[in-house]
Amino acid sequence: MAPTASDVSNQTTLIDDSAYVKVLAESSTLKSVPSQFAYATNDSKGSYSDSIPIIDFSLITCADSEQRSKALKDLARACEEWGFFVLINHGIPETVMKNIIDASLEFFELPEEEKRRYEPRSASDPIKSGTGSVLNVANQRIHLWRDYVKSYVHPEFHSPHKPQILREIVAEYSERSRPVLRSLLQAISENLGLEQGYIDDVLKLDSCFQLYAANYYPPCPEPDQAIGIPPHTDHGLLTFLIHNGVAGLQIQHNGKWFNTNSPQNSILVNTADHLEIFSNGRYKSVKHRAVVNSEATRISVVIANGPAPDVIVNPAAPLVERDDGRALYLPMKFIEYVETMLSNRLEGKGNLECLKISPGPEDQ
Ligand SMILES: O=C(O)CCC(=O)C(=O)O
Ligand SMILES: [Fe+2]
Repeated sequence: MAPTASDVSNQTTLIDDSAYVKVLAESSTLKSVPSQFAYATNDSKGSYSDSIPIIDFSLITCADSEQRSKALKDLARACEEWGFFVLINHGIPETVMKNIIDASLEFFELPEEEKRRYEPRSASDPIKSGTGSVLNVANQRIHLWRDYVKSYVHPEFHSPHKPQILREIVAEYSERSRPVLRSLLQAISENLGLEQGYIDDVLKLDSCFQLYAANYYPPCPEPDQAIGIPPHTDHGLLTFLIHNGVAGLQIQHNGKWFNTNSPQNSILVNTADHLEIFSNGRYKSVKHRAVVNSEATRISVVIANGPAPDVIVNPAAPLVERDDGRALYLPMKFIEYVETMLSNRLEGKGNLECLKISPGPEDQ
């Protein structure tokens, strides 16, 4: 639902616009959400479903063709019906996943002046940190209940200099996640009826773009009156998300919000905007959001995986041909898409909407 500016008359606390939410949440006097954060969600509890797909990565890459083809079918169904799945047996060591969560937490615990070195000045800054805000449909600025750090990690590697361990572990995690990404996209290529290496070749995955982002959501005194990240879709092909065991990610499915719970060591994967564009709309970029809670700090670590930065992404030619020559999305250079999205956070309407080609009168 659209955010509503709540009644400010009983929430008169105003805060410095650039204050870290961590600092604010740690002030013991805070009993309610300051008015800049007011974002009422009456459905923030979310529903549960035991049918959220679980995909076993080891079966996608296994030699047994029967098992593999069943795993590919499950993957196709997950992409078509949910745009979301829980990936297990992916081969990335548990210590690497734990260490990246811990090192990300260490970043947020650095002194403020260290974090402020990465305050965003331009969309193309390769390292950014801060807290965030969005414009709601009524053009009001809503502050988000989360601090973040983001950096471009592939094909060029950037990372905050401190803590030193963060640099090392982000490099390792992104390196280990690339073969997983490419194998999943080979399977997705086959599922779309394309050659196994089609997505890899056309979108130049040797130089695939990867962005590391860590989100820090401190406990919130009124979780229904604030939001960590409002509903949005991600740029790129597939997003990989892990967290510190505190729930908060919800995905939209058949018009309802579902909580995602995940077994330890799994990766939550969602289909993103450029898979929707490339598949000419066969796979949808799934809407998701991060809700907050009053009990525990939540940390999520995201790797957004896209094509090479300089690729102009179009719907795949063979799929357009199968759709009677009708491309449903306009082309756009991938890195331009990312940077307009990072600089222009509008609630509810993203770049993807702007690239959709509406059917001509003869098609209606
Ligand atoms: O923290 C989460 O669960 C969601 C993060 C997210 O959607 C994002 O960083 O794009
Ligand atoms: Fe996201």
